[in-house]
Amino acid sequence: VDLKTNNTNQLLAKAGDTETGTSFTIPLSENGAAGNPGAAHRRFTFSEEPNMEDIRRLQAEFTDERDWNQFHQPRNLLLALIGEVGEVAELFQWRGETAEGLPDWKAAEREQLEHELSDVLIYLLELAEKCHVDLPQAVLRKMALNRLKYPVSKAYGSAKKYTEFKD
Ligand SMILES: Nc1ccn([C@H]2C[C@H](O)[C@@H](COP(=O)(O)OP(=O)(O)OP(=O)(O)O)O2)c(=O)n1
Repeated sequence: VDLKTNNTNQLLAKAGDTETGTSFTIPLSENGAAGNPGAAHRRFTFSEEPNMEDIRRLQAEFTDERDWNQFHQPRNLLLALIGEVGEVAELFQWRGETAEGLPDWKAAEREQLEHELSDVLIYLLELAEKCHVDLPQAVLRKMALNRLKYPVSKAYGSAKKYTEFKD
C-alpha cells in the first residue's frame, strides 16, 4: 500500500486488489485536521511504527521461542481474543460514559487499558495470521465496501443501519 496525501492533506491509501489487478485510492480520514480547520485540538494519531506486520512477526517470534504454536490454533486464539475483549469491557463497566481521552481516568487505569487493548490486538493479528487473512489489505478492502454501503449523502449525521436507508 502506498500512503500519500492529496491537496487537502487527506491521508490517501493506494490499494491494489491482487485478484482483479485493479488499484484504487481511498481517503483514510474524512474529517482530518485539514477538513476541520475550526477544531479546537489536533486529532489524536498513532505512532507510525510498529505496523501490523511488525507486530505479527514479534508475536510469531514470541510464540515460536516458547513452542506455543501447538496451542495457538485459530479457535484457541479466537477464545483468547474474546477473553481479552472482556478484560477491556471490565475496565469500563459500572462507570458512567466518559469523554474522548478519558480525562477522568487515573494513570494506573489508563495503563491497564493500554495492556488490555494491546492483548486484543496481539491475538487479533495472530488469529488473522493463522487464518491466512492478510489483515492490512483486508481492512482496506472492507473500508472501501463500508464507504459504498454508507455514502455520505445518506449516512451523514445518522447512526442508521444501511438496510434502513430509503432511496
Ligand atoms: N498462551 C499464551 C499466553 C499469553 N500470550 C501473550 C499474548 C497476550 O498479549 C498475553 C496474555 O497473557 P495472559 O493470558 O497472562 O493475560 P493477561 O496479560 O491479560 O493477564 P491477566 O489475565 O492476569 O490480566 O500474553 C500468548 O501469546 N499465548
